[in-house]
Amino acid sequence: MDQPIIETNHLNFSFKPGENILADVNLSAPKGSIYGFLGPNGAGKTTTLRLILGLLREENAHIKLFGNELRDDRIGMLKKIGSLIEQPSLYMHLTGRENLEVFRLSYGCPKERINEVLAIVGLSDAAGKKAKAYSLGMKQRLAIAIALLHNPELLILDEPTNGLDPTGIIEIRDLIRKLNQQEGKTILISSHLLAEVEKIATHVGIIDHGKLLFQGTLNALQVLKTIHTCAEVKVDDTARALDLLKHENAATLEADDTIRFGYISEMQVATINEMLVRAGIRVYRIGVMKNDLEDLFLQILSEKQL
Ligand SMILES: Nc1ncnc2c1ncn2[C@@H]1O[C@H](COP(=O)(O)OP(=O)(O)OP(=O)(O)O)[C@@H](O)[C@H]1O
Repeated sequence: MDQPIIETNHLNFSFKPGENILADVNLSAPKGSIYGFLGPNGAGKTTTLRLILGLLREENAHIKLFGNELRDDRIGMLKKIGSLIEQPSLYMHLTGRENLEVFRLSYGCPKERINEVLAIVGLSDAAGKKAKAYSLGMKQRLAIAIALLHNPELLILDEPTNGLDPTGIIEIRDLIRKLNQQEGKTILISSHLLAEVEKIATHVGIIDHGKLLFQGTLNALQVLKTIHTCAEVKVDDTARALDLLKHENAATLEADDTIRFGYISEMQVATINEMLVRAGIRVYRIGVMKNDLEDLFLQILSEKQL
């Protein structure tokens, strides 16, 4: 799985002079992976994806797809990529099948492929309905079916669950897994939701302000998260507890009388609990708090600066 299918080499980009939309981005998505490209709004995800797809040009960009420089054979490479960037462009007055037929003709794919992709995305039964009658999730699946028509090796999906209801999100998530596991597609999916990426990605890249802050396997990200959790403690004698714990990772007192710890390990949480109990301090509540994306960014940033 290690051979990268997408590789950007010190990718920089700006729309106007003096701006730094992307700075030194070395993205590497291995073959066979579901690469979750995670970052808040405006972080530079879509810009990166557009550069990878050659929809935006950058003279000095070194982008390798399938092991070769994009600029050497852009058309040849695009034939191996299916993409969904921003809103899907569907013909609402046509049925699902007719929409596929329009794109099939322009892609020059065999007719049988329409039934195949309808089955893959679970729209065989709804193929005769007009696209305007589809739910958002169905429209998104139809758009993915179009992206699959030419049987690409690589799928690039920009925020594919955006705006969907919970059922639609689950359907798209299941479809992405299926495409990866049963159809062998490498998939790059962008998202601003850490929880969403954690549910499906095998590899993760985190981007913020145009910089790739983290890149690695999902496991590596999860290890980082568990090593660095926040904890909160509520006790009967806050002053004594603070004194006892003053050497434990910058314990701070919050307005509601809870004691908060910075990034500590789960083992340290157990140790703190033991110390309090041994000192006869009653522990009303001790909890490990999950990192949200913003916390995680701050944490990764502060580690980079060490
Ligand atoms: N065509 C454009 N011209 C000028 N600036 C742009 C253009 N497109 C994007 N930007 C700017 O580039 C930055 C990165 O935008 P980008 O769309 O890549 O972010 P993103 O991570 O995909 O976020 P979102 O999910 O909000 O689209 C933002 O500051 C955005 O305002």
